[in-house]
Amino acid sequence: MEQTELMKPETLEDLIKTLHKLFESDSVNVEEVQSIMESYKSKPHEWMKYATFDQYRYTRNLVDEGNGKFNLMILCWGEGHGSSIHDHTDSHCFLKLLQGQLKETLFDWPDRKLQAGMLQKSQQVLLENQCAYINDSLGLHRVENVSHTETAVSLHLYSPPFQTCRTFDQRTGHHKSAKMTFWSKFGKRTPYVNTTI
Ligand SMILES: N[C@@H](CS(=O)O)C(=O)O
Ligand SMILES: [Fe+2]
Repeated sequence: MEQTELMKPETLEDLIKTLHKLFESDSVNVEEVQSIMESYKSKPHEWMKYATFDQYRYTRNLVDEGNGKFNLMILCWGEGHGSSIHDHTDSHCFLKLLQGQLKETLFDWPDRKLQAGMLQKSQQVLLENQCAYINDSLGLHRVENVSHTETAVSLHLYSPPFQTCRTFDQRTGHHKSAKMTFWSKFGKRTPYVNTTI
């Protein structure tokens, strides 16, 4: 695949410009996007305005709509907050740590016929500035801020953008559809109720 010469983004704004270039074409070079996202060194003052927390659940805060090609958002995780086991609706999902740490647990898709519980297949702790990647062919995941004393902030890129996903019950493997909404958009609190997964 053709590789464009790209400079290390110094600011979040630079990173967004670079991402716009990378997603101009219809094919996504996963390694390239991952390494560009990793090379941006998080500077809290650049993303602070998007980082709003809720007491009960992690929040999703839209940063950029990527010309319709991707959604870039900042997720804010309070102490002990985590997501359900979920898929990514056939999109690419990049997840970069801006602050703190997150534990990512991978699961295989449950077997419809077996109707059994879901076993975790691997686990990793993501550290500040690291960028992980997942899509439905790699499996499902759950993401958690296991810290009782530190919050965590992560930058997520989804391409193409999606508004619903499936969440899974670990014990039964059953799934349901979940609508995903934004706690804020472009730094402004959205008026409707937050539903995270
Ligand atoms: N995919 C989840 C966050 S995470 O647990 O990867 C979401 O967009 O809300
Ligand atoms: Fe996810």
